[in-house]
Amino acid sequence: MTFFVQDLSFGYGSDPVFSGVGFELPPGCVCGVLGVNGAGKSTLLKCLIRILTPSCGEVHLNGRDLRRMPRRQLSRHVAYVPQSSGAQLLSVFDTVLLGRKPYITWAPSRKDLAMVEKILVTMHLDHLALRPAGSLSGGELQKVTIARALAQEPELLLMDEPTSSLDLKNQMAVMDRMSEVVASQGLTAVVSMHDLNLAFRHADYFLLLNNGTMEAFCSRDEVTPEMIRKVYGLPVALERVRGHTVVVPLDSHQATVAMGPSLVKAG
Ligand SMILES: Nc1ncnc2c1ncn2[C@@H]1O[C@H](COP(=O)(O)OP(=O)(O)OP(=O)(O)O)[C@@H](O)[C@H]1O
Repeated sequence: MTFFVQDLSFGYGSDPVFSGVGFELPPGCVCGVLGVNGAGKSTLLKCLIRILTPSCGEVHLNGRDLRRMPRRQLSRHVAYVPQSSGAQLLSVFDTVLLGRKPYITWAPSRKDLAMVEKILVTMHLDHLALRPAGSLSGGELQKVTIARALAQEPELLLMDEPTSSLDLKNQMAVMDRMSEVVASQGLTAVVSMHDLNLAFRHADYFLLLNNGTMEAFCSRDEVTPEMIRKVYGLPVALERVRGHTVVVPLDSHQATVAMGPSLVKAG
């Protein structure tokens, strides 16, 4: 049972964004999608959830072809957390309840309501339950959007920079919660990220986009400073601090010492 993507390509009109993207993920793991601004991270996630239609490629989840799945069924299997949510008129409770929509035929069941309550409590959002979602801070709203995705009980969770508006404590809380859910429910998460340290902490696999191609797809342990330098155009060292890998950008002198003059020049 896996999430399997093969030879995916997409362009806006005649402008290609990426081509030849392919990877395979087992259940119970998190894949961080990384790359510079404009590399195509959001576009890739939108292709996976069919907001955008790739020009070619295969997308299969646990043996099912996601490109041909009816929309309602798709939303039972895949949840998507966009980079920003539009105007929010509903209460926080009702916004999270929307995540149950693919399962509700007429009115929400007791199970639906209980699940929303539980998620609000575990995400520390219960005190905001009756507030209009539109009146929340950016970070609070981001947590509500993630709570709605979890209420969907997906097999595949796609998140576009889910911690971009969150303070340090909430970044850790949200990513820890995501890791817990991914591990305990055996789902697969594909998460676009800018924070490399957060990625090293929470992603089992890295997908690095660079200049319209997939620079690398590998496990966290296989990521090298050279891969990061190629993608971000910046020499880095990977250090271990208290059991975690930390990315340290190098100045030109440190880079020369670490990599030798020819590699630094090659930039
Ligand atoms: N609707 C659109 N029409 C045309 N081009 C677009 C559209 N949306 C995005 N692009 C372009 O596609 C490329 C990839 O954009 P995308 O938003 O996927 O990048 P990203 O890696 O998520 O960037 P960021 O890290 O800044 O969020 C960029 O060059 C962007 O300008």
